[in-house]
Amino acid sequence: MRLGLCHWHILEAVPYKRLSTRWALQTHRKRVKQGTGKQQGIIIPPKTFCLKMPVMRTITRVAKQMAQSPVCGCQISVMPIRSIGFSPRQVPSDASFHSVSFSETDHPRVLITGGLGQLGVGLAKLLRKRYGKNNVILSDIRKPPDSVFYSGPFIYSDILDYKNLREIVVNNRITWLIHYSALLSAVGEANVPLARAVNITGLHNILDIAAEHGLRLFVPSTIGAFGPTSPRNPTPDLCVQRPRTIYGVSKVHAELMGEYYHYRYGLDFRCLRYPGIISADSQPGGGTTDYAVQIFHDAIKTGRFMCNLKPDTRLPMMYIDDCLRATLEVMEAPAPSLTMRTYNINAMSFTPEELAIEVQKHMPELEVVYDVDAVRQAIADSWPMNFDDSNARKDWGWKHDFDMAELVTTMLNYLNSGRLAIQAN
Ligand SMILES: NC(=O)C1=CN([C@@H]2O[C@H](COP(=O)(O)OP(=O)(O)OC[C@H]3O[C@@H](n4cnc5c(N)ncnc54)[C@H](O)[C@@H]3O)[C@@H](O)[C@H]2O)C=CC1
Ligand SMILES: CC(=O)[C@H](N)C(=O)O
Repeated sequence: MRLGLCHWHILEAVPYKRLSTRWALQTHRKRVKQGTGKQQGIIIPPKTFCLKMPVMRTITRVAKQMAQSPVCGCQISVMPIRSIGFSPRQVPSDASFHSVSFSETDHPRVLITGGLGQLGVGLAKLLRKRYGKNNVILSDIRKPPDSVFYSGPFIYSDILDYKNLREIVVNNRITWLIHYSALLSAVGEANVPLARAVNITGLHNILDIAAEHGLRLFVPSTIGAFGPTSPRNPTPDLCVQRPRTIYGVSKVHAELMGEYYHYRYGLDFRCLRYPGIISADSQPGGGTTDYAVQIFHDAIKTGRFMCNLKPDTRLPMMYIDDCLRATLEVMEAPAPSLTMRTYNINAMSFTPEELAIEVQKHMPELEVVYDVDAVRQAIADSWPMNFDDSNARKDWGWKHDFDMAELVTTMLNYLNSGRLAIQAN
């Protein structure tokens, strides 16, 4: 009965509360118990909302079956939120947008939240190349620099503002949502209430909107979703997850909620646990792995780097190009190839000392000193040292391109060429 006409597919043609599906389900259960479902419920089969005659006949037939059947004993209840005609906080003026239909072969219409951080601009560039400039909208609560503003659509969006978010999704006919907004590990510990609001309350808005509008949803998780009681070397996809940061707790919550919405409501939720990401043309947003970006900037600017983690702190890392390509690949992966909805991905694993030695192969004069930050060190000591990403490699062909040597060469070439260009002007 997974996608069949299970009688849990009941929806009410009355205004919805925010969690309309849960409410509809509870109401339905109550009515099935009371034997009143036949008269008052409207059954909507999956992927069906245009009320053509054959559909109406199906609805009538299922309504009859439902009224005859005992209290639901289905094993899997996939409630197709995408079939909901009334979304939780819908205002009447929105109604016409919901009838816009898409061909499956169209390019996706993508919205990236939190798009002005370390990863969003690069992802927008990659996706625009593939799907067309105007099909990818970057959003954030910050003001974009000119280079971003003039390179493609940008829109203000605060993920804590549910109505605004929904309006953007509806008015722009969004089909894929890439949810990048978050407070990272170190800044999260510095402001727990804000991290809780953005990373947890914000995620609830995203999940509801994605489910109501039938979006494919990507939410990144992190090595930070594991904790000191997880196996650390290597860390498999499925193991104990008891992180000790609000960032990690919020990411485990996101993984579980996304998967719950997938199995419960049919949401096309996809999630990768990223390692620390290293990029040359964007700055990290306040994480524990930031040192691995800063070392390159300082090496080139001053020839001296002060590292805030101990020299032997081993963490999984990845060059940004690999991270963004992995994101695109998992979003495009055919659903049957995904045996899981949350995958570890990895490329390399190193310590500050090993990274410094690799950089010094190119810049022997680089001086590295250690001034350990207790908060960041405690976080790093609780995170995986190595990530087991064999399931991603097996299921959808994940393969990294950059190892540590290539990463260092690429970063130094990029930053050096930028410096030479500035000097030339
Ligand atoms: N960069 C990394 O090393 C890793 C990143 N990730 C995840 O990838 C995603 C993107 O990461 P980064 O770009 O590095 O993060 P970042 O910290 O650089 O950027 C996050 C963005 O979210 C925005 N934001 C904050 N509050 C918001 C709100 N209320 N509404 C809308 N936007 C808001 C910020 O303005 C910022 O531009 C995050 O979810 C992060 O947890 C996961 C693992 C590693
Ligand atoms: C690994 C991450 O999630 C991020 N870079 C952080 O250090 O918080």
